Amino acid sequence: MTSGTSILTEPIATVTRSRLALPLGDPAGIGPEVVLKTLADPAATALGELTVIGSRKVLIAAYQQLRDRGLTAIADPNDIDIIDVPVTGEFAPGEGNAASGAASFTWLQAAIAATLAGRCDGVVTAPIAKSLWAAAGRVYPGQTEVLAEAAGVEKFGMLFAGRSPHSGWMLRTLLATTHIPLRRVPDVLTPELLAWKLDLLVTCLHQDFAIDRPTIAVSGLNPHSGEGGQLGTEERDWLIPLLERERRDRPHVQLIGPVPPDTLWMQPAQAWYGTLGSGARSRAADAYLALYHDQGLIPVKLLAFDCAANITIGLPFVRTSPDHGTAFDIAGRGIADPTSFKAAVRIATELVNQRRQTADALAL
Ligand SMILES: NC(=O)c1ccc[n+]([C@@H]2O[C@H](COP(=O)([O-])OP(=O)(O)OC[C@H]3O[C@@H](n4cnc5c(N)ncnc54)[C@H](O)[C@@H]3O)[C@@H](O)[C@H]2O)c1
Ligand SMILES: N[C@H](C(=O)O)[C@H](O)COP(=O)(O)O
Repeated sequence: MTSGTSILTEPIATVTRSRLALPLGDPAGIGPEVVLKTLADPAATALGELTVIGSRKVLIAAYQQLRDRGLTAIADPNDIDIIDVPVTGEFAPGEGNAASGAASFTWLQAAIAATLAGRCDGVVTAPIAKSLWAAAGRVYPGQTEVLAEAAGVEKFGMLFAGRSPHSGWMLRTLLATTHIPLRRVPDVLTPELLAWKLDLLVTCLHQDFAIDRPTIAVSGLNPHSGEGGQLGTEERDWLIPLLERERRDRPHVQLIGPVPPDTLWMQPAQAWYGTLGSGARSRAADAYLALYHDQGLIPVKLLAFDCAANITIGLPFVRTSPDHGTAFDIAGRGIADPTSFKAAVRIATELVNQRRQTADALAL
């Protein structure tokens, strides 16, 4: 996407309208606002049948609050497609509670049910608050795990993808580990885990992005990737041997790494801003494998906070979400940026179309 064009109007190869379920997320967060702003954008509604999963009553209240603040570029809940799932509790913007957490969980479940029943091709989830799920007795690390459990899959991944408005280059970053305390990362990171995350990533690049001979850069864990064992031994003990095995087993994949974490993101940043020089080293990777949540998300959100989306890979259906959360600190003020949610809708549409093309090609 070149700068200046909308994130939604960049041409997609062939777009057949996708049918996407949009659960509202936590009603006290910015989910209702970014959904109403997205549904007011003709470039978004042109992408597919967008069905909100939530309470019409809650949405009307959010709409009225935003109108009272002078907002006009928001969809009227009476004019949109919605699967009305009434919930109990009163919700004030920015004041999430167990009731708002419970509501967001109920709406996610309804969106999954509609998708598993074949009514929708995929789900674009508005943000929830993990702590309020816990307050509501819903003990899951996040929406990803609920989706995977409902889909009956045990191997899934959190891939962040965003297309640069400066150069059109797409940053793709998979997290090997996600919502666990930092102190647990070295214990959870095993050769077995990394091998299947890598397998998911290669499959996703082929199936969802038509990249059959990908270049994947893998981050080290320790400073300077362990400096030969002097600054940590995970790279020497198992990560380097694992990558060497993977290179033998996957000749069609160029595996780079373990790259020192502090320098890994220089090339993607240059690719993002279109300042990569010419020459062999100037080709940024098709995907980056970060070993833990913030190792990957600090650069993703630094570069692409307003336009990246979170893709759950490994599911039998498409699921994306914006890269941001409930933003309770600004909820109800009408200043939430819907671009990441629009990017999530856009990327979900691209993935639905790509998977249809892949399925059609296999059926021939
Ligand atoms: N996709 C998701 O469901 C998701 C993602 C991240 C965090 N969360 C959850 O959201 C809650 C709050 O998390 P957080 O505060 O760490 O992150 P956050 O993304 O909600 O907010 C971080 C900062 O960015 C701002 N911000 C976020 N989205 C914005 C937008 N669209 N427009 C303008 N400003 C925006 C917020 O105002 C805040 O200052 C937590 O409970 C967390 O678990 C959910
Ligand atoms: N890790 C994501 C982020 O920080 O943006 C987000 O929390 C995803 O969580 P879900 O599994 O609830 O989508």
